[in-house]
Amino acid sequence: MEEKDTWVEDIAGTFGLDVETVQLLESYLLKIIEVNKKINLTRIETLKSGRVLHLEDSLAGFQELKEAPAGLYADLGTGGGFPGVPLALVSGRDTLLVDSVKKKVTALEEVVRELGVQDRITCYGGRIEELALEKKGRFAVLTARALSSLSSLMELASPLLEQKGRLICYKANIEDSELEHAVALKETLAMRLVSDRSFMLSDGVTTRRIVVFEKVGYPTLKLPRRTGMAQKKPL
Ligand SMILES: C[S@@+](CC[C@H](N)C(=O)[O-])C[C@H]1O[C@@H](n2cnc3c(N)ncnc32)[C@H](O)[C@@H]1O
Repeated sequence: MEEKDTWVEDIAGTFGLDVETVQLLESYLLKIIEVNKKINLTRIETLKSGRVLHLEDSLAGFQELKEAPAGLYADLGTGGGFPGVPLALVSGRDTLLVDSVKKKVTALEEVVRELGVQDRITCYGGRIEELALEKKGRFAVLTARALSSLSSLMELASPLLEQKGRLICYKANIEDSELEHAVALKETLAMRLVSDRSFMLSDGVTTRRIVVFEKVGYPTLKLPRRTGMAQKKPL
């Protein structure tokens, strides 16, 4: 007898969501897998792996998102909209998806429109450093998955965040030296470490670490530095 697929119900239970919301998340994933056949948005191509590595993984930071102050949310270097779209759908926050590759952003805009959530989820096709000049201090919370080292992420995030705003970093592995260096940049970037949590996804093999920083005070360095510097020449 074929095993019953209980993933939707299981995820709804784990994250305290209703089944309709998880079904909406899955529709998003299926649309991204479809678009991915034409535009390279993600290396994940099946529903099975996407459920774990995109949806579950994105939702893993929901707890940290809820602990951030109320207000605008942006996902930096969003690629195929992860973790930005799942977190936007479960939190109801007004969300901006940011990516420098315009054709990815155009494709995301189309999928968001098809889901009928374009009033709450909008897209920015440009670099994070450019956004920081346009929307300085406007965001309550930011996420970044698979984007850069912690110190680069803190540097990119600091000018975008309001006071007490939070940066939620999704990381696979972090060397001790990477975290120590990030913590040492507290005064320079006006970002302090708030939490650091490690866990495993339900596939039993993917380890994940979520590190959160908070904007406190004002950086001693003028930010943003010249476009590209935060990632090419990290502090
Ligand atoms: C490896 S992908 C990760 C995508 C997604 N966050 C995920 O985890 O599936 C990194 C994305 O960040 C974008 N990116 C890198 N640096 C950026 C910058 N400075 N400003 C805006 N987007 C950037 C790239 O275009 C790419 O789509």
